[in-house]
Amino acid sequence: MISLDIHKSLRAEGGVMDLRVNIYIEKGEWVTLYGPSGVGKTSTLRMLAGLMKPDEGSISVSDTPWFDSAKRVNLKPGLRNIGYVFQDFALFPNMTVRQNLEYARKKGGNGNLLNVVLEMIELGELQDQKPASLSGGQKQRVALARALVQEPKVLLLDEPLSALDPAMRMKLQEYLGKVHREFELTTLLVSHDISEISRLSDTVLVMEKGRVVKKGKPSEVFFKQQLSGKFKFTGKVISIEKADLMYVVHVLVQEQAVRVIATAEEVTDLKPGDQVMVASKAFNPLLYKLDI
Ligand SMILES: Nc1ncnc2c1ncn2[C@@H]1O[C@H](COP(=O)(O)OP(=O)(O)OP(=O)(O)O)[C@@H](O)[C@H]1O
Repeated sequence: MISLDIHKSLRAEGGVMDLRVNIYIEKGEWVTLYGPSGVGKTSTLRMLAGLMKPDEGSISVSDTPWFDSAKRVNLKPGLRNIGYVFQDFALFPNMTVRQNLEYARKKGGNGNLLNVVLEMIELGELQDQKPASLSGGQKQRVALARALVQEPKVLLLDEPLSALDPAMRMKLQEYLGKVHREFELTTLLVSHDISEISRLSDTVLVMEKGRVVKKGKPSEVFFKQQLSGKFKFTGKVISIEKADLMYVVHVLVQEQAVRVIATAEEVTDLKPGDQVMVASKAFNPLLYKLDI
């Protein structure tokens, strides 16, 4: 579906950074770019969207060339059929939610889509409000709706949830997963949040200094290496429950039940009574003296 092979010299802090990215994304796949700040994740998204021009290379989507330096093809952003959501939502302040969406809507597109989107992202009750009266999470839902009413084939998400509190992030992740599936989108996310990435992505690409240095399923990329983590304990599975896209596994460690979020893949072959190892690197331990 998306075939991208690009090169660009970027002006990085320590001098020039050569961005060389060659990726292929299947139709309907959710791919996430992960890596430290400044390695070229946003630049990759911007070049796919047509907001930044590669020095050389090619980008094609569903066999349509969007960019080809050799053939001098460079499709304008408006013709690329992309929905782009980033952290700094810029909604028109003088328009209501509905007017913002009407304005962005694909002209001549599906007339009923706006109402479908409003319902799917539960924005119906907010449609007559102006952005100033909305919370951060609500604004970000409008930004997502605005991307969807453009009827994109490809959804680009650049840390769209990073300014939100954890509960709101979880809720918005649910909406993102839902629209990805129901609109049969191909989605490229930039995120630093391992639990978010594990929850939503099929594939994660780890970037360093302008290159993709690792590729795999989130469980392969993050968790296998984390078995050497700071915390490891063994326990017995008490229960496995499905929760939205993920599973909640309760593990009995000594007398305490520990709740672990797991992917469908991780719970295959797992049943109550099984012995498991739980390992984590991603939290800071707290220390309390016990009066015994
Ligand atoms: N138009 C441009 N021309 C040249 N260099 C640029 C341009 N835009 C960004 N850069 C540089 O490219 C480097 C990579 O930036 P980019 O935003 O792609 O990184 P990132 O991996 O998304 O980082 P973060 O996680 O902090 O968003 C930065 O050093 C930046 O200054």
